[in-house]
Amino acid sequence: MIELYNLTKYFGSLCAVNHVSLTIPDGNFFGLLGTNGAGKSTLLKILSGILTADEGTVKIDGVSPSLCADSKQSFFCLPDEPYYFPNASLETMAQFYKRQYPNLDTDSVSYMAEALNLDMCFPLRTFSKGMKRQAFLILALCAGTRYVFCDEVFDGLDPIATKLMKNLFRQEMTRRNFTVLVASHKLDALQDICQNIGILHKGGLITSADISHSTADVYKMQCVFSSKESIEELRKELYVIHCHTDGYFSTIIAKGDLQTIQQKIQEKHPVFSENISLTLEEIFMTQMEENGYDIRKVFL
Ligand SMILES: Nc1ncnc2c1ncn2[C@@H]1O[C@H](COP(=O)(O)OP(=O)(O)OP(=O)(O)O)[C@@H](O)[C@H]1O
Repeated sequence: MIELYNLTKYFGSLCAVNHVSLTIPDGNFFGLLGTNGAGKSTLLKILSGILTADEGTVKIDGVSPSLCADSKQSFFCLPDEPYYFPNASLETMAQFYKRQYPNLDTDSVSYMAEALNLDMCFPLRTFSKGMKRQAFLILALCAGTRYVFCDEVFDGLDPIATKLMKNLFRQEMTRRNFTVLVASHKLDALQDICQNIGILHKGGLITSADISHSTADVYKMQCVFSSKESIEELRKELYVIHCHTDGYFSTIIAKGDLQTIQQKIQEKHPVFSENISLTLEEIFMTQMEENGYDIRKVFL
């Protein structure tokens, strides 16, 4: 388990991370979300020992990584722009990391590289941005560490590679006790893989939540009504968080129990109505609203 307590980091007078306390449960894909400059990368750098916090503590499995060199073997940190030697290939980087991470599974590296059509022997400098990202994600997955910290995990990956990579992460999480902490402002990329999120804004943690529980009483309904008044009436009768009409279709995100929401909609005799899943962006928006933030001022 990763525990951050009261973590604070200043750059001169700028408070990049402001008294952040957070617990990241084991076996989780945790999304650290926030706008540009929110403090996500700084927090990851403190966690991986690249930067030192001015205040607060980091504990990985109950141990502070700054006090115990061995605990650094429990995580693999993948920065926004990973470092590699000028002529290094995926194979030579795997050999290099094997010295730091003795459990690195070189057979799995070869297997995943083949699945993603990456040549193990080609210099990484000749790879495209997305191919480099794939190569380092493979190393992160195969390092055999309990934790992986990533800055912008699927950045630069095409839709097929993103899907494949997400499946590889899911497989690894099913196979062993594996926790992934990802810092990102691209909510759509983390859709369908995050179990927990933490939202940073101007260095402070606004909220952290288990997505499945936090949205238990928030529903998204897609409806078609024959009259525009129906929507206006529903706005008064339900706790509507968000409502948008596009042509015939109206999308309503409302808080409450599903039966009441559906019943109120049925009373307006809709042509069509359906309960659909919330996107991560909508979950984010809901969390922000619930914590008293105006989403338009924070994210748009
Ligand atoms: N080495 C540094 N020196 C001075 N200021 C820094 C340094 N690193 C980060 N900052 C500042 O700290 C704040 C947080 O930066 P950080 O890189 O952690 O944000 P972020 O949430 O990762 O943003 P992004 O999504 O754009 O990557 C920003 O205002 C940034 O300018």
